[in-house]
Amino acid sequence: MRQLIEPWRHVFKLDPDRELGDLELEAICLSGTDAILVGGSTGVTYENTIDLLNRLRRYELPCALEISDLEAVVPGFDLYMIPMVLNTPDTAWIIGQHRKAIQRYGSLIPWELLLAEGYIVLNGDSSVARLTGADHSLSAEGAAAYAQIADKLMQLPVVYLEYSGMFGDMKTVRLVREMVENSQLFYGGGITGEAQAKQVAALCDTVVVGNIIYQDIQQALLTVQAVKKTPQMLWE
Ligand SMILES: CC(C)=CCC/C(C)=C/CC/C(C)=C/CC/C(C)=C/CC/C(C)=C/CC/C(C)=C/CC/C(C)=C/COP(=O)(O)OP(=O)(O)O
Ligand SMILES: O=P(O)(O)OC[C@@H](O)CO
Ligand SMILES: [Mg+2]
Repeated sequence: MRQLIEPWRHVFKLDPDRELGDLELEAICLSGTDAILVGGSTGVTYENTIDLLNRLRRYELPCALEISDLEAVVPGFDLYMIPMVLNTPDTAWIIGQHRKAIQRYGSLIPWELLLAEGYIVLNGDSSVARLTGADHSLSAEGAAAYAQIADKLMQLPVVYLEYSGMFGDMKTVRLVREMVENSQLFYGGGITGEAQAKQVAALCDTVVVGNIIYQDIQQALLTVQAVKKTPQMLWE
């Protein structure tokens, strides 16, 4: 499954708990983005997730489900991304929910379709920070240390810098970039247009765009080419 995500430079994250019209969904799916990630931290249910998947299947894009709730695990996605929040003191969000899921689904789990994400949650005002009690007031060095735990000790396929709702601190992103060697570095949070998309694209492997889809779809669409046309800086 690492091969599936490797070429992803730009991804739109769609929240099943938010409304998107058919025309807007079509524009998103035909925008040239590399994949759709379905997820949200609150209000995600089996019903709204399966409904969104059915609508997405009219298009040929890869669709991944980022699991945030045990009750909303829907079959039929190309890939299941499993967040593990590294900077929370609450083990429920690192491995606890995961243990419950494995006990519940047992032999039904298509392990070859699962990818773990080492999440580092950095916006204290986001629902995900409130939900998980994440220690968001990290220095750049603190965030980079968590990134090294994910990349070097745990050898997770994905390190996810999560600033949901706020544009991140590029000094922190740059330091994390310098430390991550093997994991694919995802960034999500507060991208509202081309300029921000380009800054992140220069530093990270995969740029995730979420909320702006629901606020200003034209700006959201512009982020696709902004990312695609920006080469990544090379790191020694
Ligand atoms: C037959 C079949 C397909 C069976 C399925 C098998 C399967 C895939 C089983 C699951 C196995 C497994 C290990 C599951 C994990 C279960 C689980 C609930 C884990 C917890 C994940 C977690 C840490 C959740 C916390 C929240 C979080 C990190 C969510 C990620 C998404 C996110 C950050 C969204 C951002 O939220 P957003 O909506 O942008 O926030 P705002 O509201 O502020 O905008
Ligand atoms: O919604 P935004 O702020 O774009 O963040 C994207 C995504 O990373 C949230 O998990
Ligand atoms: Mg959101």
